[in-house]
Amino acid sequence: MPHGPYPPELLTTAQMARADRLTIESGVAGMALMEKAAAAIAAAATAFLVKTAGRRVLVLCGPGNNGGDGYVAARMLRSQRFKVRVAALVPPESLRGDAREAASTWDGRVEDATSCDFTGVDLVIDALFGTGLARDIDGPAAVLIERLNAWRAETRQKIIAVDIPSGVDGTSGAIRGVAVQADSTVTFFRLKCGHLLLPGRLRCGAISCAHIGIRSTVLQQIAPQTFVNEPDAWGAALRLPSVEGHKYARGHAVVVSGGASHTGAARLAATAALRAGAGLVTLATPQDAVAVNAPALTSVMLRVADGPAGLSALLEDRRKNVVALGPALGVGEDCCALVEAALAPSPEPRAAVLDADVLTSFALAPERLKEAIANAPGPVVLTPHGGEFARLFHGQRWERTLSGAPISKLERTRDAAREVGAVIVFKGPDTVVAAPDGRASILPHATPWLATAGSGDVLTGIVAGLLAQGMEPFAAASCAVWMHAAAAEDFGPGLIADDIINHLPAAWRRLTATQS
Ligand SMILES: NC(=O)C1=CN([C@@H]2O[C@H](COP(=O)(O)OP(=O)(O)OC[C@H]3O[C@@H](n4cnc5c(N)ncnc54)[C@H](O)[C@@H]3O)[C@@H](O)[C@H]2O)[C@@H](O)CC1
Ligand SMILES: Nc1ncnc2c1ncn2[C@@H]1O[C@H](COP(=O)(O)OP(=O)(O)O)[C@@H](O)[C@H]1O
Ligand SMILES: [K+]
Repeated sequence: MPHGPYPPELLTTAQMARADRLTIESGVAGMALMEKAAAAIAAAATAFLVKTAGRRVLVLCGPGNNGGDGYVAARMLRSQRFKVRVAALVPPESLRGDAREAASTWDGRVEDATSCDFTGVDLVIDALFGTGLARDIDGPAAVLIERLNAWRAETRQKIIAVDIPSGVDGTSGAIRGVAVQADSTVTFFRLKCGHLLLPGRLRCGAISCAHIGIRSTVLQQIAPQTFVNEPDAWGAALRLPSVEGHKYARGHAVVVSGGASHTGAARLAATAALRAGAGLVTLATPQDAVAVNAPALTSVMLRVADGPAGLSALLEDRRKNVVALGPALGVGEDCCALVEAALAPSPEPRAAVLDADVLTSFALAPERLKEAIANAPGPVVLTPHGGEFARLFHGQRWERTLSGAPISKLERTRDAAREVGAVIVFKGPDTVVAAPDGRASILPHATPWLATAGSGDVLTGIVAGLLAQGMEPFAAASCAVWMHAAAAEDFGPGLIADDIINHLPAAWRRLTATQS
């Protein structure tokens, strides 16, 4: 699926409405914005129709300005001699404001959308609901959307969504009752969070973003805190090796190994930390696992560290500036005690990455983890998948506010980061990274081949490797998620965790190309 690069900021629907308002207050007519939005839709439709030699377009218009865009696009397409039908959810006379004015520019027939026929149509433009969707869709509009999706599935004809597929909540990505399955979506000014969060992203098809005359200076007032996880969002924080540098200038990461029969996960993390650019990486191993770990390591160093006392002694070397633990460490009190040793106060700053069994071990004592993080000698990054997140933060993935609005993965991650005082990487197809200060990023694309054993361990290592080089923690976590996905994309199908490590150099090449 094509993706980005997109403009860096992601907006909620309320922030987008404010961007429209600020622009209109500054003297730009709402109709001028709508004309440009409609022109972008008409251009996308024309490109599709020319490519497929299609002629017949059906524009479905809703009761607000999204419908307004639809009427204007219909007029533009008809002027290019396409055969255009318009079908509306409400009569044009009942529209208000810009939508009413837009509808008045269409002098053709307006059918009743709830009974319209899709036979013979080459392309449908979905202008039913956009960012003004305020509640679940039900009744005749829901039946229409279900009929539309069934028509698409049966005929394999295409749907272009205006701004966002109708029924997808632009802020949360939730489906409000029912939602259009689009093949492509043309949005305006900036993507909304719901374009990238699941399940919304899966309804959008290929997303493009059109400029419609809203100036980016309005963002100074809106101050968005959510970003597309692409190099534009964090590239400035990257630390590349310098000509006069040496390995200690790139940090020394420690990764803690599990016992003799559980060592592979930590080795994956340790090797990934090196590939991510840490100058040195030491695997801290219990005595009973030395014989397994030693023959399996080359560039990663090995030191014995038994239990919390052993780890504390190892970390007395102040050059060791990151510690990562969790992968295959074993769940229980021993694990909690190791974490407390790793996060114990120290005269020198030291960052930590906590993953997997660590997150499960603290599920019954989140306050204890919070306290250890509060006293830690540096930033802490937690990397839960959905199950670990739910256990540690006792949350369901989709909950609603009292008014019925869905609470998104984005908000849940942001709340958890604030609550626990750490950067949180909430993994999955739409990985969200959030910092305690409210900044957040959403990964726009990732191959599902990443869902393979050990993949998360590799991610933990990449985060550790970037932190070792002194990268700011929110940027390091976001960059790690991006590199992990970029390496996987470079490898392609058949991916296993080791391949992600081996393809990190390709991710670095892509990254340094974007930097120059
Ligand atoms: N001037 C502007 O503000 C611009 C707006 N634009 C377009 O306008 C859209 C936003 O317009 P609106 O704020 O009017 O919102 P929408 O057109 O998305 O929908 C709002 C209308 O739908 C109704 N509604 C909401 N949820 C419903 C549900 N579940 N079932 C039935 N009816 C429901 C509301 O009562 C309202 O009448 C954007 O998505 C974009 O397409 C663009 O033309 C750019 C300029
Ligand atoms: N469907 C998916 N599409 C893209 N990435 C995914 C998908 N499912 C999981 N991932 C990614 O794969 C990695 C899996 O991590 P994790 O669940 O910890 O696996 P493991 O414990 O086996 O290492 C995470 O980075 C996650 O974001
Ligand atoms: K729409």
